[in-house]
Amino acid sequence: MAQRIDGKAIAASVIERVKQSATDLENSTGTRPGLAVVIVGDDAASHTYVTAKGKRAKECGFHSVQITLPADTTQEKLESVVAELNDDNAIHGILVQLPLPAHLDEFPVIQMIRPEKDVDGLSIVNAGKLAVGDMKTGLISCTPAGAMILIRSVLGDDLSGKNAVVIGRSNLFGRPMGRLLLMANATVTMAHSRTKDLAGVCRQADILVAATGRAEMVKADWVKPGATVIDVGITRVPAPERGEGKTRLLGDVDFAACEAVAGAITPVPGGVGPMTITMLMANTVIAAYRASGLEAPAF
Ligand SMILES: Nc1nc2c(c(=O)[nH]1)N[C@@H](CN(C=O)c1ccc(C(=O)N[C@@H](CCC(=O)O)C(=O)O)cc1)CN2
Repeated sequence: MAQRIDGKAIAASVIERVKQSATDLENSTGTRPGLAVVIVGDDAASHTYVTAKGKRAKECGFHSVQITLPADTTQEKLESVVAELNDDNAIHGILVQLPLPAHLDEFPVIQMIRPEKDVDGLSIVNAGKLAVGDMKTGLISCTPAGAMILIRSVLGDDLSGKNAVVIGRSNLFGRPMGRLLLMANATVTMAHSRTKDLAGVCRQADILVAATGRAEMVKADWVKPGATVIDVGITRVPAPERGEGKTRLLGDVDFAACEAVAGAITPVPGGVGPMTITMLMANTVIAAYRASGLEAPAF
């Protein structure tokens, strides 16, 4: 049976280091890390995540701001909110919760966030810095940064000689994940919906990272015995067995089947998910250190 990678416990230990770094910064410079989260519209899941981000930021001792805009907000209004936050010296990190309502174009909004405040690591500048391996001045997208910490907790820092397969090529996850694995010396294959013989490609992986958005797509015969399996999926499905109207979360990996084959595996919930908000806190503290002219801590 595979080792279950406990994302909650690992996230808790990173949060302790974030708290300590925030305290040290405030004691030495008087600067409190400031995080602003902008949410547009009424999507229930997005509101849950944004509330959790605000709560976590306060626990870490940050100055925390939430800006909630109505679903019919114009592109111009959203961009003017980001422009104001760019100029606010008390704010070191700006995040626009995704997805945005369909009438809004996320691309220009993300690009106008100052790169040094782009704690989601989604701007072209930060994606480019990661692409060329600049870890000193860039900010890395939170979910892949968190997934990398989970992988390191099992396999260590150097992934030389390991084959890694990432399924999914989104800017939010797949692409930065591939770059992080490459920087750790893994041999990386980026797989996606057009990949031929996806199951066969996955079976070559010592590290299999699934971000397909399709519940339980990865089956036991896709997994190389002993592989480290990282599940980034979260699909909410009805769970009438838990009571009327109840739901449960499924990952992109058929956990029950794959657990018997893998060497280590993340559960859903409680695997990669808790690392996302944790790494947002880490990026905010990093941004605040850099804004104060100090070398940022590593997480
Ligand atoms: N601007 C951004 N938008 C979105 C991001 C992001 O990183 N930046 N990621 C996701 C949503 N997300 C944070 O925003 C997020 C998703 C999941 C979790 C999490 O803790 N999941 C738990 C389960 C939680 C539950 O019960 O629903 C887990 O997997 O254990 C945190 C944050 C899309 N948008």
